[in-house]
Amino acid sequence: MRVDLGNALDTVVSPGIQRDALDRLDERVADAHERIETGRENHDHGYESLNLPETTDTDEIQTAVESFADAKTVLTVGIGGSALGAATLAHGLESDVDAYFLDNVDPEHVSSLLDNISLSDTAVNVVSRSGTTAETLTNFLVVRDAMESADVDWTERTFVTTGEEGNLRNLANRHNLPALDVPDGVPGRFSVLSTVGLACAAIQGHDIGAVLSGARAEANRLSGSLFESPAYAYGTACYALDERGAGINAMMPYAESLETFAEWFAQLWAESLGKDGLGQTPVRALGATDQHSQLQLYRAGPRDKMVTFVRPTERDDCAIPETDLPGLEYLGGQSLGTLLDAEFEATEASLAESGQPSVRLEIDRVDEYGLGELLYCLEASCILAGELYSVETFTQPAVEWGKRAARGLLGDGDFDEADSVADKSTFVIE
Ligand SMILES: O=P(O)(O)OC[C@H]1O[C@H](O)[C@H](O)[C@@H](O)[C@@H]1O
Repeated sequence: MRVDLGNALDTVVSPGIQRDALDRLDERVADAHERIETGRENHDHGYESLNLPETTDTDEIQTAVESFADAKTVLTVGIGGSALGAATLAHGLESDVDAYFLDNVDPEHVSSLLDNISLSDTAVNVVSRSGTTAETLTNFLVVRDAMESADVDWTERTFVTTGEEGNLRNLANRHNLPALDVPDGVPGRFSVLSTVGLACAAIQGHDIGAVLSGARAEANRLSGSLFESPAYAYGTACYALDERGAGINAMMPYAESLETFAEWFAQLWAESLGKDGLGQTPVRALGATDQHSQLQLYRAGPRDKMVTFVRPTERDDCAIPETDLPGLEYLGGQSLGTLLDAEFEATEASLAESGQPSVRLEIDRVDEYGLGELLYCLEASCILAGELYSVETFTQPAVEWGKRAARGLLGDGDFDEADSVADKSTFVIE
């Protein structure tokens, strides 16, 4: 995988990074790399995520899902880091087995999904590291009830992925459900390369070993210099651009299949780096679609953002038929891929021409290997950026504040956070 920083340099854009600033930052990258490597060696919380390409046992995952070989659908019940990684792989790769995700408790959505899938042909994966997340457990109760109503033995169609303890682990033990462990030291948003992200892919028939091979290739490129490591180059560029005023990072893949990847990135970046008044705001965009909406702002709006382009250099293509329709002759005989590439090059150039920074990430293809590279690269970029910001990359106290407030409101104990809801000020206009 390749990272091109050409359109992030101050000779091209503003804000931009001076070439010698990168040299200075490289000394900090060397120190950060050492801390990261020490964290990996000691299996410290969070840093352990970067060991997953070596530690994840694909046989264990295949064994846990083997009784679902007949599934026509896989339904993942989880939220945040317990759903987005699996969803990124499912939406990135084609399969005959449909994948759905219940990662919200919108009653209309939940009911409509359950009404429209054949539960007797579905494998249900309930995923929660803590085993206590209210949205996940309530959704599971609703799914279980729907299975019972449809005369489906839910214990035959359900497996869980969870930590050593918690409600979900108890449920698995009580009903003898197949259970996969969430590895220690791996926060949800860094867990795509573990049991959490790969079980759904395994049921869909994807080559999860190839995902890990791609990740391993990126792991092998981590070094004490950003000039030798695409992951560190990207993490450093984001940090440096943010320091210079690009506080927004618009993730814009040029592949429909990577739309969910941008969602995964948003969680990774926001939850890991948004601390102590620091952190870039991740925004989701999709090329070429959002060229026709957000691009106006990206080119002509405030100089407070960078765009991250992700482009596969190879893809299956689709020919554009020859046409004699006046004005459209130039398109006939080309291909949709050629058009998409031209749109990409044009957008990248349009930002550079107006002085707005961007970074280009390239993988060869959106396949198992390419996704493994991309996901690992961005996790390592994020961890490196966290070191440069000096924030606690692997905690999420602000998210937990909201979780406690909600539990208090729902009567699951006394939580001070719930009192703040009553203190809310209002200024309503009708
Ligand atoms: O896996 P769970 O324990 O159910 O947690 C699911 C999600 O919950 C919280 O919102 C955390 O901030 C996320 O990082 C986590 O991925």
